[in-house]
Amino acid sequence: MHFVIIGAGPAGSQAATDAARLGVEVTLIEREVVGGAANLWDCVPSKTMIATGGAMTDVGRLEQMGLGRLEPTLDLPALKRRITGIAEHLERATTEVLRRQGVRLLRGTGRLTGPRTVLVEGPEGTETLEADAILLATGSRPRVPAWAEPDGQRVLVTRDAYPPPELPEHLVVVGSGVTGVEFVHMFTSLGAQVSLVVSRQQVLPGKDPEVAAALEEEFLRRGVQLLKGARAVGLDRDENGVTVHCHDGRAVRGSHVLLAVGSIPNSAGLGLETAGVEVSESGHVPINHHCQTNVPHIYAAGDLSGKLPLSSVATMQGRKIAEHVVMGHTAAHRHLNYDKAPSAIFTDPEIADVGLAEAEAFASGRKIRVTKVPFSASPRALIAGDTRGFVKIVSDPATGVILGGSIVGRNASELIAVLAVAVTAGLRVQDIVDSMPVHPALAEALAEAAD
Ligand SMILES: Cc1cc2nc3c(=O)[nH]c(=O)nc-3n(C[C@H](O)[C@H](O)[C@H](O)COP(=O)(O)OP(=O)(O)OC[C@H]3O[C@@H](n4cnc5c(N)ncnc54)[C@H](O)[C@@H]3O)c2cc1C
Ligand SMILES: NC(=O)c1ccc[n+]([C@@H]2O[C@H](COP(=O)([O-])OP(=O)(O)OC[C@H]3O[C@@H](n4cnc5c(N)ncnc54)[C@H](O)[C@@H]3O)[C@@H](O)[C@H]2O)c1
Repeated sequence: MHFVIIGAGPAGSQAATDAARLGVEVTLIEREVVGGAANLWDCVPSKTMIATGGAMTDVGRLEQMGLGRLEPTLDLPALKRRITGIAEHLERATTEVLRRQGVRLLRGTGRLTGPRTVLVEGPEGTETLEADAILLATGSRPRVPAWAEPDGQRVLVTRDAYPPPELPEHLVVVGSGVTGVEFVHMFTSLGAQVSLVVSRQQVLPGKDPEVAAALEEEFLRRGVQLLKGARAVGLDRDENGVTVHCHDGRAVRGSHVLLAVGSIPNSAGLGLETAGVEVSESGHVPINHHCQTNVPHIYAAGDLSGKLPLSSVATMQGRKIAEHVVMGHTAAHRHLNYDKAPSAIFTDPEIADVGLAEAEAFASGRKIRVTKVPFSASPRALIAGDTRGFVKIVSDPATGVILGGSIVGRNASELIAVLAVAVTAGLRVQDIVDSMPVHPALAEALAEAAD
């Protein structure tokens, strides 16, 4: 059995490693970076920049911790080296894992030339591979609207901004999804003035309104200008800056603009038509619950599959596909419930959620019990000098089973793991109370909310 995978991001690398470990011959094709372009050129660098901004914020809190003042200065070349160094380290680590499992890694661009053939064009020439099973895991790239021409200097897509050539004096961020709000946080904490073009009436459309309101309040406290209900439709660039024009005549001027208007799947040029693989209007490749496309031996995963675009989900899909390719129906079915995947937004305060949201339950008329505990009374939050935020748990009033929850505050991205386990395993609120969290720890607020 020969399993050919196009794209070595979280989805492709995990599928390759697991399938090879299960004894199959695997060839993995990657054109840019082993570990994934969206993952190592967006996800990880954005979190790295946020960590540096977080360190600057912590320095600003020194006096409150009983220490003298410090005035940190940003060293852009050092930050660049740190970001590149982390991505290179992770690329080497992933390559080494693949090598140890005996995966054949081919550098180049892959495309289907038929239902069971893949053509690879790379630095070493071209090669045609015959495959018994194929995984398409080509990821996505930043969407560039027709009215903008990124130049890597003043008009930036996310991948130009880790960090940009100079720290913007005033950054205009277009788009207030997860990426947009993380960039607002990143650049305000590094000292830039920021304006945010918000197409709806709240940042993070689709998220719990109370959570979005907490973030907006923090942005306003930092002096961020929010242009609500504004859709960017054009921009003018001159020597000194950029003006972004909105559909309702409003305009906002800054020294730089960052486009955070979503991603597009890498499906063009993949030869899908030659194999009869269906593709949606948005360019995603639809899959069933086994991650198979309409052609059963061709699978798709990660951002290309149009499911929840998260590295964690892509990795899980890769694992599931490897088992299905190698063991078919003999493997225990690994059910992937996208509604139960936790996610986090790395702003300050952090935001994390899992499972059923309060607003969602009310909209569907489902009876729920909601308990909320602020961190203001948490001894650990007081010790850390940061009492912002809260824990909210959504449970079934009849059984006490935990259906979901959200956390706003320090380390929310770590704390959510407790609720994620509860939601996945069908635990009850009493189970959290009985787990006796460490004292003093932020997790005590989880037990209190559950109590
Ligand atoms: C700004 C930003 C921040 C994010 N932050 C987070 C986060 O904090 N947490 C989280 O879980 N997710 C985050 N994500 C989402 C996450 O990065 C993606 O969901 C994840 O990387 C998708 O994995 P993938 O394997 O589908 O794609 P990718 O990681 O993009 O990997 C696909 C690979 O396929 C290669 N490829 C494409 N076409 C071909 C071809 N024809 N031949 C050969 N190779 C090809 C590409 O070069 C790429 O390396 C973030 C995304 C963005 C944009
Ligand atoms: N921390 C994380 O886990 C993390 C971070 C970043 C991205 N991601 C993943 O990437 C996915 C995509 O997030 P995203 O924020 O990049 O894209 P998105 O599509 O979720 O958000 C883009 C936003 O831009 C707005 N927009 C589009 N055109 C606009 C215009 N002309 N003017 C003003 N606003 C405009 C849209 O209305 C939307 O709200 C997320 O769902 C998430 O899965 C995850």
